Amino acid sequence: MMRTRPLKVALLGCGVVGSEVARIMTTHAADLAARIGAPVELAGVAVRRPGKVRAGIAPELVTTDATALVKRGDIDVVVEVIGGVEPARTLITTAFEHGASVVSANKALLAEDGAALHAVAERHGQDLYYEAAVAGAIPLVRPLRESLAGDKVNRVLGIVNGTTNFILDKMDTSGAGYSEALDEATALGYAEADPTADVEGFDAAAKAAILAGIAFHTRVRLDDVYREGMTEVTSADFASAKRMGCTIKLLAICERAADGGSVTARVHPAMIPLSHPLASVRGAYNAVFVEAEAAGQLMFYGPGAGGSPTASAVLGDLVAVCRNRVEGSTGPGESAYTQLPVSPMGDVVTRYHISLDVADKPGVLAQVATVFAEHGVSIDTVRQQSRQDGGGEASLVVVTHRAPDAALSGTVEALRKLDTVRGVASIMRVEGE
Ligand SMILES: NC(=O)C1=CN([C@@H]2O[C@H](COP(=O)(O)OP(=O)(O)OC[C@H]3O[C@@H](n4cnc5c(N)ncnc54)[C@H](OP(=O)(O)O)[C@@H]3O)[C@@H](O)[C@H]2O)C=CC1
Ligand SMILES: N[C@@H](CC=O)C(=O)O
Repeated sequence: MMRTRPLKVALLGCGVVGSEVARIMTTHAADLAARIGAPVELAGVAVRRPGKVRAGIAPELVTTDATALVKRGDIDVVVEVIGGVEPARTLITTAFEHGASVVSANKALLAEDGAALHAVAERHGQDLYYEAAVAGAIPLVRPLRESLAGDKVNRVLGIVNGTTNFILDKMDTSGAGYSEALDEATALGYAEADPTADVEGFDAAAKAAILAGIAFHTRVRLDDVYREGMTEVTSADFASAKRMGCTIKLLAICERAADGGSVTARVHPAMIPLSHPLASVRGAYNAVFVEAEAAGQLMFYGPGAGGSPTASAVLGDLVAVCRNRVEGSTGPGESAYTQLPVSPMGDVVTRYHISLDVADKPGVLAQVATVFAEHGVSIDTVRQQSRQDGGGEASLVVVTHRAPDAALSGTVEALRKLDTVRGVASIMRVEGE
């Protein structure tokens, strides 16, 4: 039976995502009410610039006082789509204290302070849902938290940042420049308010921390995630990748150690074979592989950024939280977490593609090979090409077998000290084989 008192929603932020949340709440009001068992009403919208024209939003709902809005006492659910750590953290905490549940898309905050926020929510008997924080429209948080709660997830591997995938895809397929592609991604609403978060890998690292935490039932914070951005990827790297039958993607990889006693989480650009399903993930799409003991391999795929796809995930959470409210319950809280240690990047074992500028003279190849051998890094293939500019230099590309990252770092450090090695042009991990 439909209850008549509407559930009141406070929307914090009305930008790329928030404006779409408001639009869908209005246009799909009847459907949402039917699914929830009660009407939902937009009770207030907090923004920074009150004078901005916002289509479909009654001006009297708009306020710059987000704190007063979450403290009103009649708000059932706060939807936080402001972004950033503060004031979002304080506003969410205040919302719980004043009897509201929260839906958030804020991965930066959840990766930094998710555990503390969950504790406050539970203390006040409220829900905290955040499906939109990872991989846009793709249902991933709930499948990991709920559907796979009885299985043992060992690995999560994927493309979780739409902006960087859009840029890398453009660089690969149309030869577009980095800045031009970033401007386009920003105009399309994919990039963060500060796109450094995307291109330097902070956004993907925050998502990796969230994914590793829920997949392995442990606490992983942003600082635990090894991170490299994609700003140094060049057209020469793409050309090298092509020669190997690969492309380049910014990957998030979370793994449970074989003995189950620790986990790793990392974000970096990597070469992956063109035959791998992640290689054909185009534009701002995301895709995530989950490997679980009983389920085997699962793949989640879909739009990873943009107002409308992200709003879909927010609305899904809003319906779930409102249903809980109508039933007088809360959703599943945090499962009992163990604290598994997070191993350093040096322990990660993978393959590497190293591109060196070397002197083109006898014995250089042997010297380089000796350095690899001394560090216990086994070479798979070597390709040398003399430069045609008469400078007596050659380009040497070494692809290794699997080796610990620490051994590779030691190798590169030693290579840099060789007189015959003029420079290390690039180091790229090779994944997904
Ligand atoms: N864009 C995307 O594709 C995705 C975004 N997200 C996440 O969703 C959240 C929102 O992103 P997005 O919509 O792109 O961001 P925008 O920058 O487009 O929107 C931010 C909104 O928050 C408002 N705002 C900022 N600071 C305050 C404040 N102190 N008080 C009140 N309002 C404030 C802004 O007001 P005003 O309009 O006046 O400037 C704006 O309406 C972020 O956490 C982001 O990481 C998650 C998945 C995908
Ligand atoms: N900036 C993010 C938005 C979604 O999380 C991205 O590009 O993926």
